[in-house]
Amino acid sequence: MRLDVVTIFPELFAALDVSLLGKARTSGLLDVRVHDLRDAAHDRHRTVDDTPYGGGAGMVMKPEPWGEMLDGLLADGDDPLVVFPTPAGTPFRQPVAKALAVESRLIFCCGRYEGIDQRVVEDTAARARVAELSLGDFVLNGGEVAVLAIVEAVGRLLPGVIGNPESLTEESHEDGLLEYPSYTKPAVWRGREVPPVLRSGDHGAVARWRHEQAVARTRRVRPDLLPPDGS
Ligand SMILES: Nc1ncccc1[N+](=O)[O-]
Repeated sequence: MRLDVVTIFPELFAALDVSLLGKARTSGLLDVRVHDLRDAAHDRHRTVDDTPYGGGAGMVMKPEPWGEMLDGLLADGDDPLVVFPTPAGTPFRQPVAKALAVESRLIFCCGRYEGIDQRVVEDTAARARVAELSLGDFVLNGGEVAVLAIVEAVGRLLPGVIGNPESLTEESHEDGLLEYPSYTKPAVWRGREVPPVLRSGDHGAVARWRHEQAVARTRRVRPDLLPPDGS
């Protein structure tokens, strides 16, 4: 998968060089290219934002640098999905991560919280598939941290990135439930014993216990995830 990231803070994406995603890059599973938006801002100060029409606080990102940058990125003739992280977007959840993981190319456009001139989204949507995605109802100063989260959530789903694909199936939100509690050695720690069923060797009993724990945790922490009949 090819990932293009457009940002005014390219140094923030050095984080993608470490851990699993770093290995995915060196093994060629992920081709990550970070582009500095200021390379498409040609005035003396490489200006990328300006005051908002209609007044108000903060700055809005100018359309021209984005237009030039995206013209270049979209010229390759393939069919990338262009992602704009924004608090005003569709909630980014595990099903969306899975959908993005089957794309051959993603282009991430990191804007400031005050936003990118809306005409950039419209101009891009006229020639490419666009997704405006939100990580949640909170406010970041820009899209970069959101893109790091999305890239990690998507990248780890790519075949070969995670050592044991089994571990992808036993996770929170994978089966619509929060994941069951996990334990490892020692069997007793500060007087707290690992639930005996987990040391029984009875795989059926372990599976039942884990499902019961997942349903109980979901009911306690995220009842909104449970189907109406609470099964
Ligand atoms: N929450 C956000 N705040 C600013 C930019 C992007 C955001 N998001 O969730 O994708």
